[in-house]
Amino acid sequence: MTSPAGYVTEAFTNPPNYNFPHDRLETLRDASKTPVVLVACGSFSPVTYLHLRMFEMAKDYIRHNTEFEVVGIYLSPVSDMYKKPGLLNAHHRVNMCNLAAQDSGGSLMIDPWEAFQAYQRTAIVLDHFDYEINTVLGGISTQDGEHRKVRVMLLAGSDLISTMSEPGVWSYSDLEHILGRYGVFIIERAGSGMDQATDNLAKWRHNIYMISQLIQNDVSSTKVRLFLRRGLSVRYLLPNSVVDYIEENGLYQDESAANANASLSEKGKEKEASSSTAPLKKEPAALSTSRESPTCRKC
Ligand SMILES: Nc1ncnc2c1ncn2[C@@H]1O[C@H](COP(=O)(O)OP(=O)(O)OP(=O)(O)O)[C@@H](O)[C@H]1O
Ligand SMILES: NC(=O)c1ccc[n+]([C@@H]2O[C@H](COP(=O)(O)O)[C@@H](O)[C@H]2O)c1
Repeated sequence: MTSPAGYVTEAFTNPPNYNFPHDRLETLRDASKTPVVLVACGSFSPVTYLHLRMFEMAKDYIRHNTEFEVVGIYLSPVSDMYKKPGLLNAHHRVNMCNLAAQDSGGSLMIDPWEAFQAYQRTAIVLDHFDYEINTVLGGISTQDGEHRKVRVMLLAGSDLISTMSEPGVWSYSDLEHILGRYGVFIIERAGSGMDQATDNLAKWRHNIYMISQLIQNDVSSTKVRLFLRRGLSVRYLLPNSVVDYIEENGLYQDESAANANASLSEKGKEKEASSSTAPLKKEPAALSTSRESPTCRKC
């Protein structure tokens, strides 16, 4: 069921004292273009330079290959109730994202909306952005002061998109909503092929833009956490202010016994002793219309 505005929820729930960040939304410079806001959803535990680089890659691609103009970029850290291994509490994850945004000195904004409440499916998160930007703010301005509706689009790595073909992780109606109504820019990620990621999503091909990584870089939060637990340096993999924050707060020193025994696979992902035999848990609650927490697909 959708709301009158075509959203997948009837009403949005805001965390206490929540204000939508919009101070870095930009004016549309070229009135012939369609304004677009990019939203990257994820754990960001911790945020790395690769998360920040995704936006640079997407902006270059968009400028050279499309009729869009980027007027806003957001990180949307997931709720603690996503319960993924290594998911530090939202307070620290949001703080680190804010430090990274300050450090970058650019237009990146951090939206804590999903972080500080019950788990919200990605389809609802995109609806929230659409509602805040197009309904509450009335869109963005052109240089002539005219108001324009903004197109909200998802920005994701190819590993995330490949899960869209895994049975049980995303509902068909959510995919229809995310890929049909909004659309996605996909950043190539080592170990997760682009074609393989989108083979089953052909129906929405017109709204799926694939961006190759011209400089291969497979930094992941998992690797960073593993380095930290082993007492290895993570400087220059993430902004200095985030490294300092991790040190000052003693973060990622100890995780569960399973995680402590982790080793790096060739894809740079953590393999836990128990996970090789554990069945892949789907995400039943995330697919329901309730606000219960899902079971993370990587658990
Ligand atoms: N090296 C990378 N190349 C391309 N996309 C990336 C890269 N690192 C993260 N992403 C993308 O960033 C988004 C947020 O990812 P997430 O926070 O889960 O990071 P992660 O590094 O994959 O975390 P973890 O290692 O804990 O699974 C996802 O869409 C993911 O695909
Ligand atoms: N059904 C869904 O809406 C759904 C399924 C899987 C992941 N996700 C989102 O993808 C993001 C990244 O997930 P991972 O950190 O597990 O790669 C998270 O923001 C999560 O909420 C959404």
